[in-house]
Amino acid sequence: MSARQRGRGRGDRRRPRNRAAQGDSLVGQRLTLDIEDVAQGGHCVARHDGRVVFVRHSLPGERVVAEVTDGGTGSRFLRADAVEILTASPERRPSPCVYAGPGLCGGCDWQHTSARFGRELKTRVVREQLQRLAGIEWDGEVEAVPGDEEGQRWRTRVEFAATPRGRIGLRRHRSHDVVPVDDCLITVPEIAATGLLGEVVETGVTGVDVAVDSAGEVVAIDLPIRRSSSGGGSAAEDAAHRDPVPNVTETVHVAGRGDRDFAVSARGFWQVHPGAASTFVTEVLDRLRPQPGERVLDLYSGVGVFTAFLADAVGTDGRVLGLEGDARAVQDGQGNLAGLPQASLQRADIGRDGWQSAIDDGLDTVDLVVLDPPRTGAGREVIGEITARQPRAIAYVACDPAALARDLSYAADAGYGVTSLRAFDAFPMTHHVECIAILSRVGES
Ligand SMILES: C[S@@+](CC[C@H](N)C(=O)[O-])C[C@H]1O[C@@H](n2cnc3c(N)ncnc32)[C@H](O)[C@@H]1O
Repeated sequence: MSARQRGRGRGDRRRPRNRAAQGDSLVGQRLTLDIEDVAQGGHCVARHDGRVVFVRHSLPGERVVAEVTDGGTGSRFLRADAVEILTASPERRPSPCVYAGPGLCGGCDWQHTSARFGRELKTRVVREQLQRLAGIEWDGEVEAVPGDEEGQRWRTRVEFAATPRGRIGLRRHRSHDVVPVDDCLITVPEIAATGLLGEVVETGVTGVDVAVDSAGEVVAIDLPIRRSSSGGGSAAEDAAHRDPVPNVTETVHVAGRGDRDFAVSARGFWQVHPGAASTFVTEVLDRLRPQPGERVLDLYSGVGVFTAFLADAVGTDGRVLGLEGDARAVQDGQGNLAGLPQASLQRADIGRDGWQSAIDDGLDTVDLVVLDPPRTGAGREVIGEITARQPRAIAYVACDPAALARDLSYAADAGYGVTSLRAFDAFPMTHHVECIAILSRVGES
């Protein structure tokens, strides 16, 4: 066990201040700053005149000239981009991506360092969030997804945007502006091979959503401009809105448990790193050790990737109930579970009034829970509902370490402690990280 729980912290949810409270704008001002440590969100922290400055494109220990990008004389904190490096970190490298840098594409946060050091930065962030929000001392490290030490050419799903003139690109950081790109180094080679990047698409298209499945098949879907309810769009726009989004097939391999195929909408949720789904299913099954006959609840189940492998493990004497809010994912998931009579997938808006009845209708008892919520996490009510059913173990798959830490503190209130926690670099070069925490009743780990 690599995580230790120490008392409890709480999230600090202050409201953002309004424009007037920000005072006179400081945007464009240049400040010389000494960069301290990394912070959640893809930036590092510095201080100026007693105020925190979140500085992108910097690294801990550097001295930089930074240009303010957000904030004013009355702001609690400022945002800035490092535009000149006065003293470079030994971990700095020239960015291999020409679109990563101040004022450019907002997709990557850490192209100016190695994937290895990016993982070290994320390790510090996960440790800090767990310590501050849940009182947990974690001594683990963010691990590369097996086979991906370098962190380039991994992304299989991207929503590209189009400039008003139809050039394909990616959004600037915290902006709707589009930076035209001829390549994106974190996308799989199949995306560059489409020739889409560098292309001019029809105007009237706001972007192109691209998905590459496990077999390397590419699906590209034009994203039309949303029409107002009063109408006024072209026939092409009408057709694009009506066209059903096709499915792709994703194969998940889990050592010792074989391969399973999943149909999923080309615009639906699927892990964007090709090694992620296998890695996460393996970790969850290895830690939970589902037994024949057990009852399992899979919350935020998507198209049933955990549901299906769990169903294999509990066998026909067991039962697995997946709950998911997206109607298309539920429909696809039900198809993916064909041949597994012990598994079912139902639509439920988890956390909304009455959602618990779906559990009561589907499971008499709950031995295990898997939950894989969106970035906002599950929240106190959902954690309370799960722990009240007294499962022997819970696997929490989390894409936001702050939301995870907050929810772990709620679970601790209900008597569930962390018995293992691993973190994976499923989004190299960006600040995103995936954590998998296993919880059990305190005293029973
Ligand atoms: C991070 S994804 C995980 C999906 C799945 N476990 C997987 O690995 O493919 C989160 C899922 O939660 C679903 N979701 C988000 N909010 C929800 C809610 N309130 N109730 C039910 N499902 C929700 C989303 O549609 C999405 O499929």
